[in-house]
Parts: sequence; structure tokens; C-alpha cells
Amino acid sequence: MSLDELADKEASSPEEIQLVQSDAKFRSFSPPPIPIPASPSITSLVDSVSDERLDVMASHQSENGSISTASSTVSSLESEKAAYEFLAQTPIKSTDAHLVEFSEAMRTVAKALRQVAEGKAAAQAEAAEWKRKYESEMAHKQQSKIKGCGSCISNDIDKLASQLTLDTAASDQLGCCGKHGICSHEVLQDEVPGPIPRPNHRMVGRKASFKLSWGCNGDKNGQHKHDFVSFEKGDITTAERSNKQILLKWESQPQTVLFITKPNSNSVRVLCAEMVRWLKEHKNINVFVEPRVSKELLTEDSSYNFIQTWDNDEEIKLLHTKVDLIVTLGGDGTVLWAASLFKGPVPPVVAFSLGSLGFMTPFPSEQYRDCLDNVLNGPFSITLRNRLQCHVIRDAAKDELVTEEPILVLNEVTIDRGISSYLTYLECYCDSSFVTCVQGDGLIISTTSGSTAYSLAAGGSMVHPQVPGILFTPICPHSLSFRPLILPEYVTLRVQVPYNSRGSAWASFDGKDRKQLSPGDALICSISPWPVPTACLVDSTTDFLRSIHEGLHWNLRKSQSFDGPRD
Ligand SMILES: NC(=O)c1ccc[n+]([C@@H]2O[C@H](COP(=O)([O-])OP(=O)(O)OC[C@H]3O[C@@H](n4cnc5c(N)ncnc54)[C@H](O)[C@@H]3O)[C@@H](O)[C@H]2O)c1
Ligand SMILES: Nc1ncnc2c1ncn2[C@@H]1O[C@H](COP(=O)(O)OP(=O)(O)OP(=O)(O)O)[C@@H](O)[C@H]1O
Repeated sequence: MSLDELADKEASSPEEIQLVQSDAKFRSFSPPPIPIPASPSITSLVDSVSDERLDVMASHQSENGSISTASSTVSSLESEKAAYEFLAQTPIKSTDAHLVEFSEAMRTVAKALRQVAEGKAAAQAEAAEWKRKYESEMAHKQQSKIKGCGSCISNDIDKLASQLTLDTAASDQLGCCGKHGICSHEVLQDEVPGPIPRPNHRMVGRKASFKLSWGCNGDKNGQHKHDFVSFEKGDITTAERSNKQILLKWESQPQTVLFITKPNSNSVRVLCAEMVRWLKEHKNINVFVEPRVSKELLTEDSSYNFIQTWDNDEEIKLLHTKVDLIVTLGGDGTVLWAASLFKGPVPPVVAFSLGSLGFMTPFPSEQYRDCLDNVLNGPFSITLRNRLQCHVIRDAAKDELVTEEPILVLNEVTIDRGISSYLTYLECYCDSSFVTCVQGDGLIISTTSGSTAYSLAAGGSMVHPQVPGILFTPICPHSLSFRPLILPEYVTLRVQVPYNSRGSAWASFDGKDRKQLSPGDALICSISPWPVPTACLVDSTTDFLRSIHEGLHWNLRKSQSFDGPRD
């Protein structure tokens, strides 16, 4: 039994009662109002009192030992009474004060040790759970591959591309082998987050299906490699590194578009009204807008009564089952906002640039008709932008089954010192391995899409959004040797505020929703299975390079003239 438990425990046996009482008496030295007994000698009283205390201390130090070990050493009630009577008149007080202090210190140490042990056990359990989820997902994928799909039946490569336009009903039964791309009907069958296990099938039927394929530039024959590692005569080889640009090709006409727009901007409001009308009148597209925009449009002109919106969070959860495409009008912040509405699958995003920088907004708003025409007709390139799912695990609630809802971020989660003027002190683990302690202003755990945002400002590398990794970037570390890391995408990171931290830390998610992390709290991050597919203007790489050139003026330098010394 630990010291703490011992102190808190309600005494149940006479020995325990005596032990707890005598311990309590050591804490407060007010002698009980009892008559002086026909006294033993002073020396024997001192011996008796000291022995008793040492025995009690010894029994306290036995963390796991049973409380009964103390019973044999506790002296009789009479001698205790005598001892207290004696204590009231002797200078032993200072020794007692030390013993009390020592006992308190032991209590604190025992508590800290127990909390560390519990924290470690919780972390291991967490890591094991993530590993289990990952393995079961892999096993599921493997099974789907073995099953095969309707697309594998024929070997006629010429017909392959057209066969990839799946007969939805047939392939629903067979599942997809994954060899010929990812078929959208699989995505459409995925579960809606929340209590309802499956989406309403009638609702799903309204969605346009599409397929994703790994094709060479312009090559539409559908021949592509999906596996990265294979065996050749017993040796390990990696698949040919052809262009892995992902193409999205509609298999039925998209019918519903959701608009997400930057608030308080006149130019955005005007453009939104124009685009919504054009989509309805020229493309016969159903349009969803945010409740705020719906009010604005209807106030402006009642003929916008065809637009749809939502009333509550439950309806937002079902949006992905109704929407084929998201159009954003604003800057990168609007793309982040749009992504944050979807806690599960996200429909493809077409981001029009109406901000200042626009790393994730490649489409020029002046040419919206051509751009939307191209996207609605397809095929078009997309960038699959990974998101991080973050769980806050509260120390106080770690034994409870219900934890806080996970938060998905497209850029990064930042753990910083908030308003505190102390250094943050963060313990970081990667799966079950200790990474480091961050002492500084904080830490950024970023996706590759977020590598050009806050992480870049803190000295992290710029990483192509299609690179599978997680960035680990310190903010102003007070150390000469801390360099940013890039970790593989499959790891789970845990950032813990230790019990001996001087203050709390603060987590923010894509620059929003600050949450306090008190000592003992932890944040767990891993790559979410729900990326954000963003439409490319050209392709992933061209768009990325254009944004770092135009947005950041990356490596801009006047060229040296030819006119000068040469080898
Ligand atoms: N010191 C910094 O650089 C710093 C500080 C705080 C937040 N941020 C970033 O701001 C983001 C929130 O953006 P917001 O628009 O809501 O806030 P905001 O309006 O304050 O804009 C922040 C700036 O970051 C840019 N940005 C956002 N995402 C980007 C990305 N993936 N690549 C390149 N630039 C990007 C935006 O274009 C904007 O110019 C956070 O996720 C964080 O990355 C950066
Ligand atoms: N639909 C929305 N609802 C509420 N807030 C939004 C919405 N869209 C964007 N925002 C918020 O508005 C802010 C500004 O948006 P955004 O970054 O798109 O525009 P900007 O600041 O003009 O562009 P840039 O960041 O390129 O300079 C962001 O903080 C974002 O979170």
C-alpha cells in the first residue's frame, strides 16, 4: 500500500486505527487531555516514542507491503499517552518536525513515482491501441486485395480503362482489389462518424462516383503500379518511380457543390453570388452554402431560393454524403476552415484564390468558368493532403472510457507556452520511443501541407505536400543542438506535459481552438485516414513549386552576369 493510500484509507482494524491515529498525532503535536500515568522512567519513554515512530516510518516505506506489518510494532495505548504527556514538555519537538517533514517528502515522492508509472502504462496502452488499429486496417486492405474486384476479370489492357468505370452494383459486392486505383464507391460506403454505423444508402446513391488512378502524364490506359515493394527472384525491389500524380475522373456527373467563403469580404460576396447563379443556370448544379451566406444571398435577392444550407452540427456531419465538390473563395485560412467542417471523409476541394498568399488556393477567381468547367468534366489532378488527428488525453480523466473528441488539422497542431512567461517543458515520444524534451517556446507537429506555414517560420523544411511524413519542429528551443525532424507518416506522436513542469502548455489546431494542457495531460497525434483532396491547377508538383516561387519568392536572386572572371 502506498503512503498516500495509507493516509487516505479509512482505518478498518484496530491496528490500522492505531497506526492512522498515531500518524495523525505526529502531524499535530497537541497532546491529548489525559491524566499523567504512574510514570515509567524518562529514558524508557523516549525509547518507546522513538521506536514507535521509526516503526511507523518503516511500515510506511513498504509501498506494497500490507498494513498489518505495522501492527506488531505499534506500542500500547498507555505508553503512547505517557509519551504525549512527556512530549509536551521536552525539546524533542524539532526531531518530530523533521520526521513529519520527511514523511511528507516520502509521500510526495511516492505520489510522483506512482503517477509516472501510471503515465507510462497509459502511454503504452495508447500506443498498443494505435498499433492494433493500424494492423487491423492493413489486414482489411490485404483481404480486399485477395478478394479481387470486377476490374480484374479481363486481361485485355485496352479495355481496362473503360472497365474501371465500375459497375457500381457488381463491385459493391466484390470489393476493390486496389490494383487499378481507388474506386469511389468504396469511399462512399465508408461509415459516417457518429452513432449511425452506415450512411443512408439513398443519400449515397445521389453522389457522383469517381475513381482515382496512378497514371503517367497523359497516359490513360490505366496501367499503374500500386505496390511499392515487390520481390524479383527473391530480392526486394521497389516499384518503378513513375509519375504518381493522382487523377480524379468522374464516373457520373457531379451534381452538388458546397461553397465555403471568407467572411466580411465584399469581393468574395459578389463573386460567390455570381458563381452560385452560374452553376445553377448553366450547369444545373445543386448548391449548398453556409447559413451566413444563405442569409446574405436571400436578403440580396429572393431568387436565390434554390440554395440549400444546414441548421446544426448533425447536418454538417452528413454533408460529405451529399456534396460532390467543395468550392472555397478566400485564402489558405478558408481552405483550413472548409477542411475543419469535415471530421471524416472530405469531398474534393477547388480553392479559388482571394487571399494574399494562397499556397493551397491555385485557381484564379477571374477564370472561374473555365476552371469549374474543367473540374466538372474531369479528369483533373489532385493533391491528397494528409491531416493529423489529435487527441487530448487529460490526466484527470485517463481512467475514463470517454475521451475528448479528436481534432483534425490540415496544417499543424502547435503546443506552446501561451500567456505563460516560463519555458515550455514537453516530453515527446514517437510510438513507444522517447524522442526528446522540448524546452523553449513550444513545438509544432505539422503535416507536409503545413510545412510552408508556421513550421516554415520556425525553421522547418518545406516539404512537398505529397511526401508521406510528419514534421517535428521546435519553436525557439533553448538549445544549440535542436534541429527540426521529419518523421514517417505511420508513427504516433505523444507530447506530454510532465508533472514537474512549471506551468501549463497550450495546444492550438490550425491556429484555432486553444486548449490548455495541464501537467499530466498529453496530446496524441497520428495521420488521419481522411485526407483533404485538393484539385490542382496543373499538377501537385507544378502547383507546389509555383506557390513557393510566387508566394515566398523562394531563392530569388539576381543572376550573375557572364561578364567577369572565368575558369
Ligand atoms: N509565425 C507564423 O508564421 C505563424 C503564426 C501563427 C499561425 N501561423 C499559421 O497560420 C495558420 C492559420 O492560417 P489562417 O489563415 O487561419 O490565419 P491568418 O489569417 O493569421 O494567416 C496566416 C498566414 O499563413 C498562411 N498560411 C496558412 N496555411 C498555409 C500553408 N499551408 N502554407 C503556406 N502558408 C499558409 C496564410 O496564407 C496567411 O498568410 C496556422 O495553421 C499557422 O500555420 C503562422
Ligand atoms: N467560412 C468561414 N467561416 C469562418 N471563418 C472563416 C471562413 N473562411 C475563412 N475564415 C477565417 O477567416 C480568416 C481569413 O481567411 P483567409 O486566410 O482565407 O483570408 P486572408 O487572410 O485574406 O488570406 P491570406 O491568409 O492568404 O492572407 C482565417 O482565420 C479563417 O479561419
